[in-house]
Amino acid sequence: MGLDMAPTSVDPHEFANTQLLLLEAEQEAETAEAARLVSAHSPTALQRAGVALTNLSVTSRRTGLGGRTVIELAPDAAVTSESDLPEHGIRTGDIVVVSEQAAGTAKKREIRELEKKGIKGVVVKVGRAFVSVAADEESEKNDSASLEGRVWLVRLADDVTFRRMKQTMEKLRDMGQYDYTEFMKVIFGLSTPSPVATPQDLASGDDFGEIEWIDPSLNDSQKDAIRFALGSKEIALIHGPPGTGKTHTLIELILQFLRRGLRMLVCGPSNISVDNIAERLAPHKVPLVRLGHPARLLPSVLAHSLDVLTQSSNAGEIVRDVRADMDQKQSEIRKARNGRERRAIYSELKTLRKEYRERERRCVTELIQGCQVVLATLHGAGGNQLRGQKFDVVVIDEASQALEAQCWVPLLTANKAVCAGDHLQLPPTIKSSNSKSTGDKETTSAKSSRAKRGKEKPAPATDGDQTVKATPIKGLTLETTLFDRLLALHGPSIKRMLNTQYRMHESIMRFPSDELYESNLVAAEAVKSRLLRDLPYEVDDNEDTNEPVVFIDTQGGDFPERSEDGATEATTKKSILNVDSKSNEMEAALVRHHVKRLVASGVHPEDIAVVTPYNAQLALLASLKETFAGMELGSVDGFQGREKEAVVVSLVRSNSEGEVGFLGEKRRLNGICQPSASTATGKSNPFVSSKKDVPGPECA
Ligand SMILES: Nc1ncnc2c1ncn2[C@@H]1O[C@H](COP(=O)(O)OP(=O)(O)OP(=O)(O)O)[C@@H](O)[C@H]1O
Repeated sequence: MGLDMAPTSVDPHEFANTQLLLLEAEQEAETAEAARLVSAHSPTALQRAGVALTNLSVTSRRTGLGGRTVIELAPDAAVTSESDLPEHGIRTGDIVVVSEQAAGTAKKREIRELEKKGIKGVVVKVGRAFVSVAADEESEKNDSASLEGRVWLVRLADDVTFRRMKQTMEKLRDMGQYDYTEFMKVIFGLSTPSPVATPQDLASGDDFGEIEWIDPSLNDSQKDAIRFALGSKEIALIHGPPGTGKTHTLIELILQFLRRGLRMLVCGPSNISVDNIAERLAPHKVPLVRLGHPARLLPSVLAHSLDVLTQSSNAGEIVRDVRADMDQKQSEIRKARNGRERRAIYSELKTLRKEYRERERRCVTELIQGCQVVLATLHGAGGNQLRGQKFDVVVIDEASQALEAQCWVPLLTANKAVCAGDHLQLPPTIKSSNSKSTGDKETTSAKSSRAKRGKEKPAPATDGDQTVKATPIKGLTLETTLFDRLLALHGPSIKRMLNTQYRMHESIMRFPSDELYESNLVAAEAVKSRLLRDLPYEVDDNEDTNEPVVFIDTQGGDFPERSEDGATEATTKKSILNVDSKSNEMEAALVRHHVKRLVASGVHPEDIAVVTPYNAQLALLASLKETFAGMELGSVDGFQGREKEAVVVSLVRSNSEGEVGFLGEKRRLNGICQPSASTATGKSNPFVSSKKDVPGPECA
């Protein structure tokens, strides 16, 4: 776990400064990685790797949401007769740069050059034959009409999240001690949490009164967690191991808060985590609004998105008029006869865009003000739309999957927070090695960029007028999540654990329960003895379907692991070109064989997932998806939190030294175990016992 600091209080100013240093180093590492990739490979190679699209041309320009210019790109008819795009990995929501494609696709480019000249933006739509990009405000100054000929598009590192985290940490750093709220003092250990209102308090007409459950099927641990979260004054942690109904519990909690007239900001680290809640709240007819780029939202949540609500409101009508004018101007750009005419149109567009934004802002503020539940990603909560908005409670789902600096984006204005998560599953991926542990070391790069910023305010007084020197907090790393830190600071009394899991056969659950949850997990009746042969469709009863877990031991030298490029083990995301990863060909053959047997026994391919910790192994197994349409293939880190009836795990590692590398991390093994894992292949490792003695199938 990323926490080796003493469980003592933390000075908020020092905390913010440490986070700034760590974030700086992390962002540098991410940007360098993206830049390295672009400068080391030709556009064609990048396209093959799924991170670029070449030979495109601009087919239209229009005004999109937020008054931004949206350009549509399609295969360039002058170069290719294909009307469809080639296979690619560009997705809606990706940050990309579109730039002129000079002759010679084999030539490597410098990313800085591309960003300077091209149009940077967000992919808003991807079709079979086109991709649309909404230009960033900053890029609007670059003349998109100059992208006349052949263009290409390349994916960039996402810097919005970093910007929001850094802004938040700068705000925290610049606060004086008199600005600290009681909530902040508790979170930093400068005060202890206030006593939690007991059920007796609640029943005696105090704050909440007797709880009338909206969902009567909640189990005791879920009810207990809700009572605790309602009664806590500053902070409540809900610890939800895999499949224990963490989100289920949060839905009831949000509804209970609503009954008490409280206004909430509900956040999660990813769009999917937020949409998951929005989707499950919507049937309760809750007045909710989901912030965020519509291109990144689930279709089922779109109706609640701020953009859609804005357009359907009365105020939205006036906004639409201005937009029509802007579209008109956009279409005139192409017809402009010379640069002077074009510049004149751009200048008119600029004025219209300003008016559009002003009207849209008013409309948005009114709409948000009228909603009791506002949902956004953690970094989305740092957008302008929430400026000046007040909430009674901030609820964060999957808090242990987020960097603490990210949680502070909504928390900075909170008076009370409820965080749900599981600190015993994998934390977010960190790329910079120094961000994992700073101690009192400071990197040269972080130092120099700090010097460049050169405008750090003097530290606020903490004791009389004595100032605090900005030294990084020893032991505080980016991997130290808010969950970890709060538990170390205040102990288990600030959390409640959900103990009944609705996902796995009892035998599968045994390993994570004993190794990570002090044997406290219980399997719900409905799943505790379910086997693949019990699936609600015809499945043969054989040794592959009547055992909850089959463990295939590959010891003996016939299944050697292989390092790609002879390099070291993959950290989770060095994925794109499969550099530095590991694979095991014989094991891949075994996996294929086993999937075939499962399907032959009647298990539907869409009920099967194959997961592996190594990207190179994923590549080896890719053909499985073609053979068995509907079967899922994923990395352990990517699959965490999902569920399937049958999961085949390919552990890959097999060497005479007994090295298991990053599989030695218990939380990663927890990720492997949590789906209804049915088969693991690989050499025995310390956490999974050998041959066929482990657990079995699964739940709905
Ligand atoms: N009290 C309950 N009674 C019956 N089923 C429940 C109960 N609570 C949760 N479940 C079921 O358990 C499953 C997991 O619930 P949910 O998705 O809320 O879990 P989670 O803990 O958020 O999952 P994850 O591990 O993905 O974080 C769902 O199918 C849900 O319907």
